[in-house]
Amino acid sequence: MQPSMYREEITVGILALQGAFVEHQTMLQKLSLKQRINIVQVRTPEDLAKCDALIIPGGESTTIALLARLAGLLGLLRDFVKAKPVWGTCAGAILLAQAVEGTKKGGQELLGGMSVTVMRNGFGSQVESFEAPLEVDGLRDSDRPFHGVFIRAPVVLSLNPSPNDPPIEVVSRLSASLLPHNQTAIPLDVDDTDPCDPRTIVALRQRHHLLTTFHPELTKDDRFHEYFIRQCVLPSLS
Ligand SMILES: NC(=O)CC[C@H](N)C(=O)O
Repeated sequence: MQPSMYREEITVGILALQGAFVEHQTMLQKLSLKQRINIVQVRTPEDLAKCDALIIPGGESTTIALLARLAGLLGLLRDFVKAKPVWGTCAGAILLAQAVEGTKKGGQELLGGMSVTVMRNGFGSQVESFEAPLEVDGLRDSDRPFHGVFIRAPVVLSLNPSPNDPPIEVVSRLSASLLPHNQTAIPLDVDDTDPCDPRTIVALRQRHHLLTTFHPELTKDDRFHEYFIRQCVLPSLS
């Protein structure tokens, strides 16, 4: 394979079984990068085989897992995660986690790939969905906060990399100090001044995998999509 700097085209798949996949596609189409981005809506093993990288959208993680099994994709997605960059947003983030809490009896099928434990709906139910400005390390124009949209979002409970796992980089945390004056608290009973509390983490990267508990595709800001391509996808192609 050619080194990334010589790749003129990259093919990014978006798992298109359920959830906000069209919004991710719209965002990728807006990016202006040197490389041309081919976008594939992934519904079959043949679709997945074309992809250099994959985005798993928000939606309902249990439904996405069930539909992936029915489509004969579950095992192939697990293999894909072991080999290529994947970004999970919200429900997609849950699927990328190694372990999940807060599922009903019988549990939930995951893809794994990131050494984290998350709690489904950890911020509460639909009515407790919220928006918050975020400081994000490594984004273009990073002085400008990113608008985080949290819809029945998962909470990161712990980071559990074993010694042989790639290190985890925290990309963004919730911070009450960034909230507008009329929104006094983040809807989570944590001390956001404790820099080590994993429950304030809302974006993290582990080698070429990216996890965001919020929805960058529901904004007009393409900086996270650019971040995924630049920080996760292009380095994996070299
Ligand atoms: N906005 C979302 O993706 C919500 C995720 C949903 N709570 C789940 O468990 O899958």
